[in-house]
Amino acid sequence: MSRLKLFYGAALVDEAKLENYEEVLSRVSGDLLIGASEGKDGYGWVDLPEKGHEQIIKVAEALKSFDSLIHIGIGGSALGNKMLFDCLTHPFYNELSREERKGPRFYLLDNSDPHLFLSVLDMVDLSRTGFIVVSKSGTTAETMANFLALWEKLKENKLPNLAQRIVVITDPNRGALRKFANEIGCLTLEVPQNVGGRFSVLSPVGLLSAAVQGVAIEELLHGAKDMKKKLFERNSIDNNPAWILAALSMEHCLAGRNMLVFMPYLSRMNSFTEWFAQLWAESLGKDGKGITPIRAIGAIDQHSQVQLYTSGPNDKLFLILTEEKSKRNVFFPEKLEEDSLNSLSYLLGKDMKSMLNCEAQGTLAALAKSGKPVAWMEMPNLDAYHLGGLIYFFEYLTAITGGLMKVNPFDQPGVEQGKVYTRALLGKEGAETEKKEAESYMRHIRSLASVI
Ligand SMILES: O=P(O)(O)OC[C@H]1O[C@](O)(CO)[C@@H](O)[C@@H]1O
Repeated sequence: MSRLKLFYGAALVDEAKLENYEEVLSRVSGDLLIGASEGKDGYGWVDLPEKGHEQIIKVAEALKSFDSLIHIGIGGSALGNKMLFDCLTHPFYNELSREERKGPRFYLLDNSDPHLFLSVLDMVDLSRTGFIVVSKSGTTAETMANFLALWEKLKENKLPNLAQRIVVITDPNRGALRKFANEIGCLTLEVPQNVGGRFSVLSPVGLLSAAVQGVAIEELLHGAKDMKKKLFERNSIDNNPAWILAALSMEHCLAGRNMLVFMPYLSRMNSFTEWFAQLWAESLGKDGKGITPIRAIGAIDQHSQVQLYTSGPNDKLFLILTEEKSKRNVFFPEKLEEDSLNSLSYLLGKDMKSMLNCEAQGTLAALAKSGKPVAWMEMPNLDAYHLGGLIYFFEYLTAITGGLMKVNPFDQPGVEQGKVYTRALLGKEGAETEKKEAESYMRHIRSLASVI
């Protein structure tokens, strides 16, 4: 069973205040199930753990024989892929031998940056490379730009059977990518229509590249399914940690702490914090409201940001996450022969995992001592099963926090505006008014200058 523990004794909120949220949380949580059963836009992620993954496994098999795999996407069409890759494969995966790796080398084109594009091309033999192109809308400029440039390269290289090298994941009915896939007859998978990009990691969007890398995607889904069951069954603030965290976030936000520092003590979770940042920011930041996600990794940021966190303004809520047991651990010697190292005797007989968890406790204690609110989470270990549970937990937490904040957690009008301006500036037909508007803002910013 997926098990996550939340401790909130140092979160500096009156328990009675948290209980006030129970009624609305119960309604908001129930609405998620109703929305999903009615197929409402944005609610489809709720049922993703129960969707079959056989088709994904089949398509993954077709990609496994390539030497390299390039995944093209951005935002929700790439951050989850990076997160699964970093959490569940070897940190130096691409450098392992083919026998040690379970799939092709993996490269991500998640920005329209020519340096990144050309550097990835430097690393692969195009004739032995497979491609996954993901865009729910099939219109995102960055993704389409990478795709277009790559497609041209493939044609330039006169490679045979182009359609067999590429898999498209997009909306079932709309967008340029769907039309393109139909035209060339390549393999496709669907982004379910009522699942938004940032909630799509447990759909083909996130699962295909993971399956190619040999990740046990059935375990991810199993963990998510078990977590889902518990989250929707536990209808009281006392026994549902997601409800507590949502209420804590809301209470601190109302008290002016509208920033959430999420600090896992695991290097492998760096990309998880990036994935979470999109989920939290894009879902909750609207109508003048929002809680800014701040990414931190322990113990690295202990030596970078914690000075600010303990001694700076009291304007943040902290969430520390630790893993109880690590599959791999390093043990320090019992005794030392070198007198010069005597000052390190506190490490003797210990192991690196307990040391890391002591560091997390040290940060908690320092924050608590300086009067900052901290919540503490523990997960058993970062394997596919528990990661699936954790992903579902944070998706659910985000959705119910949106409910508490009275915002729609499933749209992103602010991002759409930027996309519209970008396309207009690039000369899209019919977007002349938007082009003028964007240009006038640029003129305005350039009206005052300082150059060195
Ligand atoms: O999958 P698409 O449609 O290319 O969108 C990519 C990303 O762009 C956004 O719409 C805005 O950045 C995100 O919500 C989404 O994850």
